[in-house]
Amino acid sequence: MTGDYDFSDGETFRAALDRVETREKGNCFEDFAEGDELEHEPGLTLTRHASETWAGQTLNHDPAYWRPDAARERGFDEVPAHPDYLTAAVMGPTVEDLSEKGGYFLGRTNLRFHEHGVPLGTTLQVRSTVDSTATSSSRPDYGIVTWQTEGVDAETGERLLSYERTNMIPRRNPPATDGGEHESLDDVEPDGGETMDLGLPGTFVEPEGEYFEDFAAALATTEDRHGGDAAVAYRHERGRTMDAVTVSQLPLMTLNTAKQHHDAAVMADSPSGDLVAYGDVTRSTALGHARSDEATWREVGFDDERFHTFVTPGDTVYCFTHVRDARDDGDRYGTVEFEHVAFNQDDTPVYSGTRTAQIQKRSTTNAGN
Ligand SMILES: CC(C)(COP(=O)(O)OP(=O)(O)OC[C@H]1O[C@@H](n2cnc3c(N)ncnc32)[C@H](O)[C@@H]1OP(=O)(O)O)[C@@H](O)C(=O)NCCC(=O)NCCSC(=O)C[C@H](O)C(=O)O
Repeated sequence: MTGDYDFSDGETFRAALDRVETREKGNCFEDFAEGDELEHEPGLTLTRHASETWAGQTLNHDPAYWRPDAARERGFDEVPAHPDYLTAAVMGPTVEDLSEKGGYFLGRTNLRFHEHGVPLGTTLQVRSTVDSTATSSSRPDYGIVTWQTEGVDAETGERLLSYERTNMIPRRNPPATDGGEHESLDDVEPDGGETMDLGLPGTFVEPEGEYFEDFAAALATTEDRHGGDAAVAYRHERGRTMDAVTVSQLPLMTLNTAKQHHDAAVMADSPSGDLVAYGDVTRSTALGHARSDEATWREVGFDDERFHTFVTPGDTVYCFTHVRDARDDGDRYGTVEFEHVAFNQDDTPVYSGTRTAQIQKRSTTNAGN
């Protein structure tokens, strides 16, 4: 006879819960082997609602991503998906297969937009290849896995976005350790920040405006007036405090099921002690602050992205920008290479990465008339 149990009785229920197996989600480090190819089944259709919610909540308030006239002015045939939403929409469907087990997103590089202006309504097909796997020498409970991921237009097969991502992934059977310093992430205090004043230049220069010419002129000043002992670097005023929308809603809207962002009970017993903001939300928020001080034309790509420490609900994300290079290579825009550092209310860096973007020229906009 089966079924004669009272699972609504607390004691009976807890005893049963202790004995049943958990039907697990996600993969452990041992499940990945170099060269494995994974097709991320769900795919995702880019929606106006999600794109606007992502852009609105991360302070990426660029009307080219919601107003048809502003989109046309930017050279798009129709309103496209916001590039940060597109990035998260390519990563979201990978999470169940790659990182749902609770692996921390360590970094990403070689992120490239192959098509500019991906229309809303496009259905993405997403696939990854395991690039490398290694056990972590400092944390034996974890492995480090790098994947190559690409998002393509499911209808045309056109490649839209690709990148290389690295996560720390829990091992199913960690070796017995000698109780060393970093046995598990649980032993680690969040990074307290670094002293960043060593080797700094004598002067920091700020661009006078938001156009390509302003960035190029500021870089020229570092040579002409300061003999090279200067850098173009500044902080942006805006901040954004992480709340339920940014921490949980935005990742879930892109199918990102990593428990760090929505399972507070599990996370209470983790190194952060709390939910953790999705890396792409932290980064996009900082980029929103940076873009509010520039006349962005298009995004080209990102490299050397690193997530240094956790961002938890209540933390505020700010941004610091260092301008590294400016090339006059277009009629309406020039290409600028930025280094952005997202930091929290304690001035601790939480993300850093380089970004290549096309920045509008004053001479070809109304502002120049
Ligand atoms: C995770 C951390 C606590 C690690 O701290 P720390 O020990 O200080 O870091 P290390 O720099 O020593 O790195 C540990 C090992 O990892 C390797 N590593 C680090 N970065 C890379 C990289 N980009 N590429 C390759 N390998 C990398 C180091 O070489 C070390 O290796 P080993 O010596 O063999 O052990 C800390 O970094 C931290 O707290 N980071 C923040 C993480 C975070 O908050 N990420 C964003 C939120 S989580 C998320 O978004 C999940 C997402 O949804 C998803 O699904 O991926």
